[in-house]
Amino acid sequence: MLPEAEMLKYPVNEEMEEPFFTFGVIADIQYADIDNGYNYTKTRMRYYRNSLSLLQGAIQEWASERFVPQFILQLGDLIDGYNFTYKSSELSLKKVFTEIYKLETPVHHIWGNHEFYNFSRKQLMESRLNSSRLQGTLTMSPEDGGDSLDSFYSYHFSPSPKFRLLLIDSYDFSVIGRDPSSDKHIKSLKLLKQKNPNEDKNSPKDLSETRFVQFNGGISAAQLNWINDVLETSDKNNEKVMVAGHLPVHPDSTDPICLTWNYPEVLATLQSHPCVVAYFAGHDHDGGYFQDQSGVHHLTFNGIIETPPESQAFGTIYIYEDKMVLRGRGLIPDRTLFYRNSK
Ligand SMILES: Nc1ncnc2c1ncn2[C@@H]1O[C@H](COP(=O)(O)OP(=O)(O)O)[C@@H](O)[C@H]1O
Repeated sequence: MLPEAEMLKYPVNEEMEEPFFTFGVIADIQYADIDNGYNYTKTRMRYYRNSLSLLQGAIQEWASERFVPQFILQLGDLIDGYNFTYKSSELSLKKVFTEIYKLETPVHHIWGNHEFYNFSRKQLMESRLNSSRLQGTLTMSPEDGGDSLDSFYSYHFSPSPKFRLLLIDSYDFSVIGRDPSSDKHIKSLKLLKQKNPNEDKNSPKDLSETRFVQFNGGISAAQLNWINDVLETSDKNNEKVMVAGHLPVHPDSTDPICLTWNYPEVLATLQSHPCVVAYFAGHDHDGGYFQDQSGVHHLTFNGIIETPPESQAFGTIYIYEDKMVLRGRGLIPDRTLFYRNSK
């Protein structure tokens, strides 16, 4: 990170020089039409109804920015799992879509654990939450052609020459969201049982690796190979790539309970490609930030669901030749983030 004095040289305000493009980022809205309640550990309030108001506020601010965002990156958990219990999944999704699409800018959706509490992968693929149709190519695991029980939801696109956004599927290797008869479900369950002997697989009690809980997942070898191929091409083309997934991949950017199951492999892959400049995640509602030893910026966005009604938690990223500038709102701090190898 830059020393404080250096940071001040790059003010984050409306006077900023014109960027190549900007985009909005928001995480863990988890809307439900139910009263406020606590998280599992009873340490944080969840504002289920107010999350829609905070989303409305974010949309209004993005609409009034000098540079209207080219797209919005929605980092997953758009509606809460409680909607499934109350049979309100479709209705809540419709309400959230009504707000989010008022901006008339494309929204790129990541799938988090709460998407799988509400919908099957097939339903997600057929809904507007499948944003791969917007731009870029949806690529499924190569051996199955895209429509098998084991295919994953990952794609990439170039918002501006020399820049690329790569959305990855953190629940590719997972118990939730996978059909119990699928190969990936069977293998994930085996791994989860090995790593987590607790009866309740959502409980991290007494685990040495607390990330091995049911509400997390990992990246399959097929997806990792595909990611590797995409990044190799971007390296050759001198692109800057921002990668996004629901689950964080660096232990210093999050509470370790929220990490991707096989984060060491994913991290090593990202670090080995000089094109990768940043990784965006949600899931950990407290947020986090860390620049790793390779210079990759790890940004974990605070969750809207646990953001007090009088505050906010979203950001706008301004893309320049040598840096990204995060203009944060509410709980999200401003940051000037130089690309690795840019100085
Ligand atoms: N420490 C824990 N022990 C047991 N179950 C837990 C624990 N933390 C969360 N859970 C359960 O795991 C599921 C996902 O947790 P939740 O907090 O809703 O996820 P998120 O952080 O994505 O909102 C819920 O059913 C929740 O009750």
